[in-house]
Amino acid sequence: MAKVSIHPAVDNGFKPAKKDFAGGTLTCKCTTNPVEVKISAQTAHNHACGCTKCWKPAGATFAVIAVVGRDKVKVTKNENKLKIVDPSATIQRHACKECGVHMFGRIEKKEHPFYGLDFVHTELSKDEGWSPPEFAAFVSSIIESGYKPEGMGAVRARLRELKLEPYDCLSPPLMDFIATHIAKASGALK
Ligand SMILES: N[C@@H](CCC(=O)N[C@@H](CS)C(=O)NCC(=O)O)C(=O)O
Ligand SMILES: [Zn+2]
Ligand SMILES: [Zn+2]
Repeated sequence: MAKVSIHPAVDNGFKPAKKDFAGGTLTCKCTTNPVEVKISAQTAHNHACGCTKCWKPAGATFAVIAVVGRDKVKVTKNENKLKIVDPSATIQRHACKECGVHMFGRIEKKEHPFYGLDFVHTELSKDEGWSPPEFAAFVSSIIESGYKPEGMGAVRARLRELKLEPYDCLSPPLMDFIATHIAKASGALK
């Protein structure tokens, strides 16, 4: 049986983060006038995401996505080519109108637990040293894109082999972080 493919940037393993790595440049897939975004920090919480909303390269089963402070993200070229994919979504994904690549996702709701963090795909950068993926989120959601449910056992086994523990939502530390934020806002937790 053919090996389960997760994403071209993880299928053959991935390199560890470079010490003191301080960011790089993301470029969309347009061959002329590509959109360029400069990230001036190392990313965190890089992970595979199986949801239907995150951008992935053609043929990939999962997206690979990390977070970085929104003040560290600057569009430096061809900003006019960006448009928000779904303005009603929590994460406003700024995509290139021509090639469709999502250059960054931003949360504008100040009360959201992840407010202040942008979502970025570091595979769009030639720079080496970015934080590697740590887990897999929204794994069951790949079925919503048409993945055969009977293949899920093999997908989860492959993710574990790659040391990307599969979760059907986010990882426990991130779920706890969200719940803590909500409980503090409601007063349930003091
Ligand atoms: N099962 C849904 C899950 C979508 C979802 O909740 N995605 C997560 C991970 S990216 C999220 O935080 N979405 C917020 C948003 O898209 O604005 C799908 O695949 O479409
Ligand atoms: Zn483009
Ligand atoms: Zn996602």
